Amino acid sequence: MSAVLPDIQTEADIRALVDSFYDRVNADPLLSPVFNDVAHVNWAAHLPRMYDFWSGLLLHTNRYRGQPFARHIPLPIGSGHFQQWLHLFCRTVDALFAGPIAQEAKLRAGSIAHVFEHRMRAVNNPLSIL
Ligand code: HEM
Repeated sequence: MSAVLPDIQTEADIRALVDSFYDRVNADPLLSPVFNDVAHVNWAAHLPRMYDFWSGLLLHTNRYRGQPFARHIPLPIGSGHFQQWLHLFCRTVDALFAGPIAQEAKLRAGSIAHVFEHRMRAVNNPLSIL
């Protein structure tokens, strides 16, 4: 029988989720080049922003200030990237946590990914959404 996993409850949980997710992203042959070779992400700055972002969504803290969509517009990403991003995110959540907030994390990730993908298609080709 598998061990019962905790739900996402604390800032330490948020950090564990984010760190583990970006470990997977960095090991992923499709996503890693976008972050590291195209965007040249400064991880020491990016990870704390992502702690604030996810803490805001899941623990209702209010530290994140930013406009996440804008950062994605110049990236060369399409539906395959979003699918893989979401797949890795959900696998990370399921490996570490279980419960209503873990469920919420996957749902929020899925709906934001969906909106980003749709908006990016609209920005890059306005006729595609008519
Ligand atoms: C294919 C999928 C995705 C890729 C390749 C991607 C890549 C990136 C990159 C390169 C940055 C800029 C990091 C930096 O230079 O500091 C970024 C920022 C960010 N991304 Fe994504 N992202 C993806 C999907 C998502 C999704 C689905 C979400 C939300 C659920 C998200 C949330 C954010 C946030 C909050 C930031 C920080 C923006 C800021 O500077 O305030 N990303 N992402």
